[in-house]
Amino acid sequence: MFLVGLSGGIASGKSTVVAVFRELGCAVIDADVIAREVVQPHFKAYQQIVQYFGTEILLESGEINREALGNIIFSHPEKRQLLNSITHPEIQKEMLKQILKYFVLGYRYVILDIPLLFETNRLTKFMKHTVLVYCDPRTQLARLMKRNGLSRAEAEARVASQLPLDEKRRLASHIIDNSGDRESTRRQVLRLHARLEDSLDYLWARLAVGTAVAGLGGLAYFLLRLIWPTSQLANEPTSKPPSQPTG
Ligand SMILES: CC(C)(COP(=O)(O)OP(=O)(O)OC[C@H]1O[C@@H](n2cnc3c(N)ncnc32)[C@H](O)[C@@H]1O)[C@@H](O)C(=O)NCCC(=O)NCCS
Ligand SMILES: Nc1ncnc2c1ncn2[C@@H]1O[C@H](COP(=O)(O)OP(=O)(O)OP(=O)(O)O)[C@@H](O)[C@H]1O
Repeated sequence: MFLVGLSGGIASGKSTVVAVFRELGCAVIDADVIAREVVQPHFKAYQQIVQYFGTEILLESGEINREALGNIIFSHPEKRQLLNSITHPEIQKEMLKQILKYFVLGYRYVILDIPLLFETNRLTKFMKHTVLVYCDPRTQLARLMKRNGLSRAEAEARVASQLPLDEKRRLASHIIDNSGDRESTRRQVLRLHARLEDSLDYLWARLAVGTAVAGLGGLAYFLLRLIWPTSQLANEPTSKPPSQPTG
């Protein structure tokens, strides 16, 4: 199995693209969904967020008020860093668990939808391919304002909290341009999926795991042979059996 890191900018169309991959039966791990789970009240990250940001960012139900927290972190870079340092380790742990699950299930590749993939660039080294969901800056701003009901200034602050899409373009191995209509995006996803399906990259991981398992098995057998005599390993009695009465 190999990993495909998918990223983009805020409202550039990651969810739209991922929906097509899901329709095709692909395994997808969504960092935004996990980010919502790890800040539920009984999780460690929740306690830390309340400790640092105060109870003003809570709804009456006790859950985090995402709009209020978003307003704070998108206009204060140091508070954004703080929130990232609380949530990212928890998000990454959960992603790892899901990767293992898909590996055991035998998927050829898994798509990791990570909005800050290129910002947190140490993650890219684990990806066999990286996909950027691009959208021209004017369309991105218009879609963000419309979807989230934001003013131009608020939307610009959110876009500015991430690396510019033109910079991310240079870092990605594949680009899906979502500036046009949904049909054009869909066609690009179908083409990319066909390329990933045809790729033999997944064989390397299977070969590596197979070799590791065989190597560990061989080592375990060698150690057992050292500890126990061969006769015990073969389940043979080591002492002489009592002689049978004759006559
Ligand atoms: C700030 C929060 C509460 C806003 O919640 P909200 O429901 O309004 O937005 P949602 O989670 O759906 O995120 C929408 C988009 O905002 C952008 N975004 C989210 N967090 C960040 C961040 N820390 N820095 C830059 N962009 C971000 C991403 O493009 C993301 O796709 C939430 O995004 C959050 O908890 N962020 C910190 C965790 C994180 O980094 N998530 C991104 C995935 S790793
Ligand atoms: N090709 C398209 N044509 C018209 N509208 C689109 C297109 N692609 C996406 N949209 C709309 O733009 C908005 C952003 O798209 P989407 O939610 O897929 O982006 P995203 O990158 O997942 O956003 P975020 O990560 O910020 O949640 C949505 O309201 C979506 O319906």
